[in-house]
Amino acid sequence: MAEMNFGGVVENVVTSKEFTLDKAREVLKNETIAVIGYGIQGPGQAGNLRDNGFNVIVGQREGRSYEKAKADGWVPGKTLFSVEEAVEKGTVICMLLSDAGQIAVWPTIKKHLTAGKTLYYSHGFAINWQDRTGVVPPKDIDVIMVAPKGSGTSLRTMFLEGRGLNCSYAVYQDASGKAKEKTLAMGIGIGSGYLFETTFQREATSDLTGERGALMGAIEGLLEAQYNVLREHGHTPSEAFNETVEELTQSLMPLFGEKGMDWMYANCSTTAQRGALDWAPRFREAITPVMEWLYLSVKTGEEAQISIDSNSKPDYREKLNAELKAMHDMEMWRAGETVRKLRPENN
Ligand SMILES: NC(=O)c1ccc[n+]([C@@H]2O[C@H](COP(=O)([O-])OP(=O)(O)OC[C@H]3O[C@@H](n4cnc5c(N)ncnc54)[C@H](O)[C@@H]3O)[C@@H](O)[C@H]2O)c1
Ligand SMILES: CC(C)(O)[C@@H](O)C(=O)O
Ligand SMILES: [Mg+2]
Ligand SMILES: [Mg+2]
Repeated sequence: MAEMNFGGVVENVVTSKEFTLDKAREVLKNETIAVIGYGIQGPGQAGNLRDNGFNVIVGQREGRSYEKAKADGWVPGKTLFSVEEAVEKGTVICMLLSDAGQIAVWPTIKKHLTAGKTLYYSHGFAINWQDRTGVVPPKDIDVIMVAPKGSGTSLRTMFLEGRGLNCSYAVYQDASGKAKEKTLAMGIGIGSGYLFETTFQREATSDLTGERGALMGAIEGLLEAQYNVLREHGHTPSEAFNETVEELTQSLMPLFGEKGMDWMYANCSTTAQRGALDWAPRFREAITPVMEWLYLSVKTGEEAQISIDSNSKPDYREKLNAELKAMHDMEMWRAGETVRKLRPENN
């Protein structure tokens, strides 16, 4: 544990300096880690654990994801199994099915959660809203979480680049008395940057807020709004897209990702600084009521229910893909395809 000052608030964090990879391997040396679900987090976490020398198997139903697991070197009958077989063989069961899928499969999973096993999550959803998911683990197992704060795709690419994605961690149930060290060992094993403590409830509510808000939903809404206004006032798709997205991702976000928002501002003109400083609070005032509305909808469980109802339908994937295709086909994002092709590195 290291104490760090986060804007005046001291928090305890864990990195591989405090909790080494060797220590993580020692803690989990007698475990068979079963990664259940090979969608987005599954490949990232299973690949990083395997590369870090842990004993890992994968459980995935037949289909596209199963074929991807085979292509990634998981061997049917040796390291790749059906969901039920992998849960039976595993001692640390990593629930990396979709959140809705976890509900459907829970009766099968629960059968094999025998005393002494560990149930591991990467999102607090199933446990936090167990009144809606029906996921109530047996009392004689550990229930833990390491939640990557980013895509499983990034978890893997960053690991291969020698970097790490930050993760939160929590212990919901500690039947063994060793749940926390197993949690930290898993966090280091999947290639975390630094680990910060949370609870299943805090992670579930902040995560649903973030992905509906600043990380995905709100950013899409903001970018569309600006692009549309520019186009309605006669600006070309090229100018509207460059002024809304391309400059943001290629120039300005890397600056504020590197050294903070003031650094990005300081690297823009004084004209831009004056205007942005004047308009930021106006946008904040306009958006805060929507953010409050969002948080309430998450906290009451309404957002979780919407996700459960829609993503439990047999055609959930087709419906989501149809909406993503509609996004892809928007003029704004079609313009983006052409802009990306024109990047010097793509020619
Ligand atoms: N996507 C991310 O990068 C990300 C980031 C942080 C946390 N998480 C959490 O990690 C967990 C896994 O997320 P994901 O995005 O990798 O999942 P996903 O939506 O990609 O689904 C993973 C797998 O679950 C399987 N599945 C879905 N429904 C099923 C069902 N009814 N029966 C059997 N299998 C079923 C699918 O075949 C798929 O391969 C979730 O709890 C999620 O909230 C995901
Ligand atoms: C990658 C995200 C958005 O952080 C994750 O929470 C998810 O649900 O995919
Ligand atoms: Mg998230
Ligand atoms: Mg999420």
